[in-house]
Amino acid sequence: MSHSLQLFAPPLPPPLSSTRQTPLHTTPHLSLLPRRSPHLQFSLRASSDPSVIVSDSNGVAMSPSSGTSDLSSIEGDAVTEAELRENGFRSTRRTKIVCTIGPATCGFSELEALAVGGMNVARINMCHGTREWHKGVIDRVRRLNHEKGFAVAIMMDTEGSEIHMGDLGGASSAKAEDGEVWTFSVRAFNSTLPEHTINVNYDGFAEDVRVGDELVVDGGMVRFEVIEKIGPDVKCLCTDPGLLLPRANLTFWRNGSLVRERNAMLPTISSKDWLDIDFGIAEGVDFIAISFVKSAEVIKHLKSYIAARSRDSDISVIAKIESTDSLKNLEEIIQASDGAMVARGDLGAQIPLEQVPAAQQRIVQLCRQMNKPVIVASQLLESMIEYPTPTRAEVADVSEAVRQRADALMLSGESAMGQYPEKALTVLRSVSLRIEKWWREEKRYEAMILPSVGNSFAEKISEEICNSAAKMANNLEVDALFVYTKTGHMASLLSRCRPDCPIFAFTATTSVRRRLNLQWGLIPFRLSFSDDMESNLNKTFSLLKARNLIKSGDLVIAVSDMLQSIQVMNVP
Ligand SMILES: Nc1ncnc2c1ncn2[C@@H]1O[C@H](COP(=O)(O)OP(=O)(O)OP(=O)(O)O)[C@@H](O)[C@H]1O
Ligand SMILES: CC(=O)C(=O)O
Ligand SMILES: [K+]
Ligand SMILES: [Mg+2]
Repeated sequence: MSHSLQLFAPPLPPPLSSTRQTPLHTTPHLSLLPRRSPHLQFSLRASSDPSVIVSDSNGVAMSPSSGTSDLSSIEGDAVTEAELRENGFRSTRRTKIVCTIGPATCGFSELEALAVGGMNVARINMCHGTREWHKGVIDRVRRLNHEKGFAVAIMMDTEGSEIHMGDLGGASSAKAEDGEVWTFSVRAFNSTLPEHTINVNYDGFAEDVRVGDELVVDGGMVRFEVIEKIGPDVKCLCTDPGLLLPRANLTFWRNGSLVRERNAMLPTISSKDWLDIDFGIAEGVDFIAISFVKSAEVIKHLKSYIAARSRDSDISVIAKIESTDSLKNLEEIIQASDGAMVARGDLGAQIPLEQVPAAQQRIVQLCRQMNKPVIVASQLLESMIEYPTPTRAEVADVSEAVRQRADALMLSGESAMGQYPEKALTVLRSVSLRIEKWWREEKRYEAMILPSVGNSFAEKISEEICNSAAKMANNLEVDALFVYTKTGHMASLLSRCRPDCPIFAFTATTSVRRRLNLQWGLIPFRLSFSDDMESNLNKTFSLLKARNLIKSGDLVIAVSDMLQSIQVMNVP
């Protein structure tokens, strides 16, 4: 059975043979459609359709009739496929998971355990470790994808030029006790650090601080008061004891306000960051996340740099919202970016903590309205760095981010250096699944007005098609939405609607497929397809049926960016 709603360019197609097809005739200036055969009704052919081009695992096109490779010519994610087979469409996880990779998880088997546990994106933080170390991680993730059928994407996060402490002379931490006097210095120490001494990376530090300022480590983990300045050394009295970690972030406060002197003029992208970005481009990472973004300009600058450097310019730029400036310029920053991260760690050091939840909600909503993926990050399961179970409050925090329907949740220290990375991942996965199911079943999601984001008329039509298809999918309770998309844009438009059913996104390029992995509800597959939707659908059905991912009778709605149509059909 196939029902099809099509927006056709004039001249109108001849009547279709199937009475169940009802082309929607639209205004004559609608000329989006390359004129195609109007035969869209459905029939599954036994033989493979030669108009569908498939490719081998290296992306080399080959004939679909070349033996059994045909049935393996669709590439999906091994973990999602297993989930689909086990639980059916409806209960696949919609919220994506980003894991920061550090010493606890950088080995091949640890990375594999995270991939099996549902990691969609691996994040490497250039604040820590060497480029060689990060290259090792990238190579292992790529090998994992290649050998084991995962589609884990890689996100590189820049250091940015915030003020932070040095390396603690190799120690993993240092304890600052109440009443102790510590020296914060911009001096370069050749040998070991003197006792109770901390290096600061910002040359202007000793000049900018004043006696009486409050020095806050990592957003409040430890606090000091500046008591004396001696040349490059700043003597500070510990007022709130705690653990100092290597390269911890530093802010200083005067009369209750964050001090923004020359440090506010630090470049968002430092010279070291540019080298890291070159490294990321050369390694072909999927996302570059920019720390401490202040304005849209820097994002535009980086995007044009990437476009000039990388052949396909297919690296997405994620703006990290973690400063007062980024909140001030939020809309234009998100508009310029390919996605955003609510980086609550540093954000909570720059605005009062009680303002962080409202900021999170605003950023998540705005991103969805502007059709940009959004990640909620930091301290989601902080206690699991040390303990095998989360606190109830942490579970409530994760639930809230899922309820807000953020695209993705992120683990930081929990997966980078914690004792229970896999357990933390399991908590994110199971809480996401449970909350998604609960809210879906109770239909508790508040509707969101989705403003038009398209610039051209053709883009606006794509948007309307996706909005309508998602609505139909909910009303008809279909099993899955299918989208055939070259750039991934149409898939993201469907994801933005947060429909009740999962979205199978078919795309021809491996990099687009990996990037779609960050977006809510998308199950990306790599499949080379033609402009002929009928043969695409035939092909997809037979490939997915052969892999037990769908079965006859499942109800599916399909859209594509080649053909402006919505088709409703049962899998034959
Ligand atoms: N590549 C790494 N090598 C060593 N330790 C790491 C690495 N990546 C992360 N870590 C550890 O995990 C912790 C949490 O990681 P996370 O990426 O959140 O860093 P962060 O220092 O808090 O900075 P950011 O604000 O950029 O997130 C770090 O403080 C560090 O101790
Ligand atoms: C993730 C990050 O950079 C932060 O929370 O500060
Ligand atoms: K960073
Ligand atoms: Mg940060």
